Amino acid sequence: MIKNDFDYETKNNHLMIGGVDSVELAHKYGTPLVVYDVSKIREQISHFKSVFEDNHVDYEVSYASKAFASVATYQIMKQENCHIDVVSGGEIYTALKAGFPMDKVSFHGNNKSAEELKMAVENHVGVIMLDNFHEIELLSKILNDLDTQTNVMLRITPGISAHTHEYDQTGQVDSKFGFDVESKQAEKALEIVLNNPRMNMLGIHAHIGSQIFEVNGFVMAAEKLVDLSADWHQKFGYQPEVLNVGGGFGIKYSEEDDPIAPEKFVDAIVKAIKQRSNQKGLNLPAIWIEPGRSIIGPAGYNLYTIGSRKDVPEIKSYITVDGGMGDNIRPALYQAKYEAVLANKANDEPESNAVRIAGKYCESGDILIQNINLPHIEPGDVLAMFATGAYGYAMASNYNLNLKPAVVFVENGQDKLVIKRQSYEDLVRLDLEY
Ligand SMILES: Cc1ncc(COP(=O)(O)O)c(C=O)c1O
Ligand SMILES: N[C@@H](CCCC[NH3+])C(=O)O
Repeated sequence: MIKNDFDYETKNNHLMIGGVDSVELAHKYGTPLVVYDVSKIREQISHFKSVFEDNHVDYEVSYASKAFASVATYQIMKQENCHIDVVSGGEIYTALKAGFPMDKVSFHGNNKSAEELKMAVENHVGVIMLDNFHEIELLSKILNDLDTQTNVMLRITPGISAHTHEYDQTGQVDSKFGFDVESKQAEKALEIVLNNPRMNMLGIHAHIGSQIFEVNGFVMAAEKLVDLSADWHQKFGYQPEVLNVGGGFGIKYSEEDDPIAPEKFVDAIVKAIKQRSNQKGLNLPAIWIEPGRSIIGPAGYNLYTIGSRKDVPEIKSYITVDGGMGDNIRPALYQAKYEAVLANKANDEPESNAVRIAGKYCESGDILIQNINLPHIEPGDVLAMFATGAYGYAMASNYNLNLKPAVVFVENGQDKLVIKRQSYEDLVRLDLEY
């Protein structure tokens, strides 16, 4: 029986994830627990790839690993023959540990340190996404010192304000990311790069933001990239081999969200680039996308055990779980909404009174779900939140010195622990006596 907008399977009144009983997972590994249904990750990647193949264009699907980076995630991306986007030395290190091929890595960031750039160059990352003039200088020095070369792309801000949470907008002129096109910063950066024989200018990149539902912004940004290519072709005889249109395709978190399938955004982008390149008489470039959330988000579930309850007479009932803002900061940070079920009572009828799901952290703002109708709740019940796979564990913290949860991958009815739960010993491992 389906009680919310997520299609989910049940067996013996329990929520099933990837053919595995979620209540058994909660008992086996403890809670809070993050569970990924790996088949969903693979399916989404394959949907993206089909769009490019149906449109007969060269492409790469580059997973934006900030959404959830781990050795196991990078290994899946390797199996799926994807590229990855990394944004720190830590993500490069983890990808190396996973045996991920470095030539399929794009290195992003608006303040990459000299150490990080050196690490990227020494490990032969596929392309460095240049974001600002300071970084061009740093990279140029590192390439001279190491007497080597690298591929680069310029990240530009196309001047497009996406309709999403302010913290998730990145393509507008007033942004900390990338080179501005209007004021000719991007053009100046291009000239510097073209005059540097150690930098191979592979293409242009734009990412307008995250959790976007409208196709228009993406199409406009894509057209802007082609227009810029035409301009640069005319002025400098330079034509990008690659246009990287970023990620940002919105997913469903709650009944308020009604996004189109992520691959439909890509289809619109690809068609826009084909048409505009044709109009401008340009060769069709390879098209790269960098989705994070849409690949990993819907595949993730957070499982919690229900503990205390506080009924505020005639106001509301607070039901508290054994996790909260430390494993999912999104509700507190962006007022993000989620849906959930009681995993051990998955087919039971919901009660008429809505409850509020609170976390265990010492913050009044630590509320995971403001209002939800659940079946009769008892301590020990398991709550499963949907679509928690992106920017959940990835933004986890040890606030209140709570432990970061374990992460389990399930596929074909099998479960596998891929990140251990932290231990108390882990919490003090870096501490020193005073
Ligand atoms: C440069 C870049 N590429 C890709 C992404 C991935 O975005 P999303 O997870 O919304 O697909 C981000 C994050 O917003 C980003 O900053
Ligand atoms: N962390 C944000 C998205 C930021 C995307 C990275 N540029 C979220 O959870 O929605």
